[in-house]
Amino acid sequence: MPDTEKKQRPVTSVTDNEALEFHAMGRPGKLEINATKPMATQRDLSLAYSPGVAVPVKAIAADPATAYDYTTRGNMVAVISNGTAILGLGNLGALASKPVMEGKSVLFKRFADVDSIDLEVDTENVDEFINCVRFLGPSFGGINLEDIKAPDCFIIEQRLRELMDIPVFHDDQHGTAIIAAAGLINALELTGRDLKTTKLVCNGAGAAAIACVELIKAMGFAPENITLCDTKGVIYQGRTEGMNQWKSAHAVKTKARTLEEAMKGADVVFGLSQKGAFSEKMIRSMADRPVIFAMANPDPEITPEEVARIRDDAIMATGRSDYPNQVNNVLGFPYIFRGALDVRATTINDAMKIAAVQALANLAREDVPDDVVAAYQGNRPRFGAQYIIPVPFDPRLISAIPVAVAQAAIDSGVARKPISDMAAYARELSARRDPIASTLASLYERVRRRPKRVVFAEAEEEQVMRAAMSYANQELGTAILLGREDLIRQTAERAGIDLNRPGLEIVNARISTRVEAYTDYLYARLQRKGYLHRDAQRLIHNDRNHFAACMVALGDADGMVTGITRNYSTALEDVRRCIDMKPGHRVIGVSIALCRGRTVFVADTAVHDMPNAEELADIAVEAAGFARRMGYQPRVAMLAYSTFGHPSGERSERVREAVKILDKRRLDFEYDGEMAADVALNRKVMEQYPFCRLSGPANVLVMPAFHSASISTKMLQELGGSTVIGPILVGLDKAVQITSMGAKDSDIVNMAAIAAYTAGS
Ligand SMILES: NC(=O)C1=CN([C@@H]2O[C@H](COP(=O)(O)OP(=O)(O)OC[C@H]3O[C@@H](n4cnc5c(N)ncnc54)[C@H](OP(=O)(O)O)[C@@H]3O)[C@@H](O)[C@H]2O)C=CC1
Ligand SMILES: CC(=O)C(=O)O
Ligand SMILES: [Mg+2]
Repeated sequence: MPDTEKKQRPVTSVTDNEALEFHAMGRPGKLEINATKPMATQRDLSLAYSPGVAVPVKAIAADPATAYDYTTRGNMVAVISNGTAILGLGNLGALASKPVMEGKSVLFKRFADVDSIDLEVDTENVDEFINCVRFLGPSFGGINLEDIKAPDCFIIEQRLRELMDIPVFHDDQHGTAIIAAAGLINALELTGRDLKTTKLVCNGAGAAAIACVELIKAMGFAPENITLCDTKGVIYQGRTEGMNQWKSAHAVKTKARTLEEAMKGADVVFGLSQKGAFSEKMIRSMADRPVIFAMANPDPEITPEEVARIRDDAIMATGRSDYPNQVNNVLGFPYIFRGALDVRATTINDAMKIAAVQALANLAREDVPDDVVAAYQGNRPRFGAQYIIPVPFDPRLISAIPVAVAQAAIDSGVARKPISDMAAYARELSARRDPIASTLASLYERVRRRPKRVVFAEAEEEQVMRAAMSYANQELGTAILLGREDLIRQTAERAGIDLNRPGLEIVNARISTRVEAYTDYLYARLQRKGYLHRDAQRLIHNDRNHFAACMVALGDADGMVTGITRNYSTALEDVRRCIDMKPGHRVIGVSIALCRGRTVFVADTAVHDMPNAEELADIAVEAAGFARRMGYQPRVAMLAYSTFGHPSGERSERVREAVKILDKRRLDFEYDGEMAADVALNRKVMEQYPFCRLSGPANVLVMPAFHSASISTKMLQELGGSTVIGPILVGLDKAVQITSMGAKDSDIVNMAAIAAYTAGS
């Protein structure tokens, strides 16, 4: 495969089954509502509901602006659709649009901490739709219209903007236009073109297309250089079929009648239409160094692979997250609303949109600072054909875009609550985002760049098989399925998995040619520990963990994942018989707990039952090193039930001793203790101890013993709604990860990716 084509291949793909299982697992759908106030006691109820609730009611009645102080309004956006243009899938109805709308809601939360709810309105009647939405104003700080077909969407948005005093923003129009315009500015710069003379064809003349064309004309694009096409072909002056006033406004004088004719010699083409609308012939006929934005979702008008087969001089972008250059409104709507909400803007006007375009375009040209390299596929992206627009996981977006939008709202007089200290606002915005998702994304990306062979030791189990397939699908490397071939094939059939796909390899321990080598290796390690040669042989023959660990030890695999069928400590013992500790290190388990936008590393959650002071100090060092490798500045709290000596007791003494041991080592990370968990995690409580050496709440928690580590992480998971990844084994000489028994396929693939990642470091 040519290099250019390889570069363009999607880096992840998911199967239909995976997508359905993802949506169905646990509580169906993608979001739920949580209370932000305690609801435990009679008093709580009296405050939250009657009689207490009457007080804010009266306050809001007297002064409506106080709704922003006493209700969710100021941070709450409605994502509203009638499902008449769901992505590029067409009119599939309000109910079918719900997964996309839930998706937009969670993206609001994930990327910009905007709370949002999806509302699917079951009517295609424009007036009914407008009437439904116009009365919802008091509930929300903003309205994000989504996937409503043209031309209805133009009328709906226009009327609602007039009727409502909060921002109404049709994302498919303006979100798309903002991102496409930012990408276009950069693509023109890279290909040495001038906005005023560039020739652009836009296929599609609906919501997204009309808005894109309007915005780039407002930015200086010559109207006569833009040719719009729809299902009937070119929109030329005088055309009558399939027209409306929005299309007519962009009709041009031209002899071209078909898309194919229009695209001859074009510099730029926008696809905002449907899968497969661009043929290879059309792409071949474009000017040198063409700019191709094939933005239809989920499948573009032409794929990057197809373009790469035809020519190697194109700048190519799609709407998908699995190719380079994702021109998708996800880069816009969360941040644009963030900025608009924070200044309580009455609308999102052109000045705010253009500010967002500039901020986005500039961000892609800036040097990427070290602390965000992690979000860019593990190495430093540089402004160029493969990088014309920031990636959605860029942690700078959250401060750059809302600041620009908020400033433009203030300058253009639509901000009801101007911000005076923009630098402080930018800092506050950065603090709203937790880096873990970008860290995990970058971890996956790094593995993709250096794919690894990971052995899945329990491949006869269905969820392991699914995880292995996902590992291969995501192009993380080769998944080696260890087990009896007949059983593996049966499991694969049951799970609907095609074992002939690239990236899957079956190894049957019983007939492997490596049995002898592994047996000799294991015997050499165990002969002075009471094992006979035949004991070693039996372990290799009969036990998958020993076989897999020997594969890794002797370099036949880069990493290993196990744990589904055997308890953690047994699996660890199996592995330790075959693999040593890294010299100078200690083997520990670190769990990553993701909890309400915060990430904490908890150690030791796997190995040391009741660590002594020396061991606790080592655990702190290992855990801090791991947190750093994951992109965090470690702040380590040595936890106990007491804080700085009170109340005293033997168990806390051990932790105090560990801190003294750490004091004697020359360490390059912050640590302190002993302290209770609330002191470690709550800035206000920590302030009661002004001598505490931590500069902020801890992000690495060293537990006094295994039981407290295990109990607290499991409680976080079960009661606190946290996602817990791990325990991740740290300190082994080879890359082995052990999942918990009964782990889900998604947990297993995370562990396999972590094994692959550590195999490379
Ligand atoms: N990457 C991104 O961020 C975004 C991408 N999009 C994508 O853009 C596309 C359009 O969405 P949207 O504008 O909301 O939908 P609309 O329904 O408003 O518009 C669709 C337009 O596409 C035209 N069209 C459909 N099929 C073809 C075809 N084969 N050739 C030429 N024109 C065609 C229609 O023509 P006619 O008028 O004749 O019916 C219509 O003008 C979708 O694929 C969507 O996923 C949308 C928003 C954001
Ligand atoms: C991305 C998006 O909003 C769409 O394709 O409709
Ligand atoms: Mg959309």
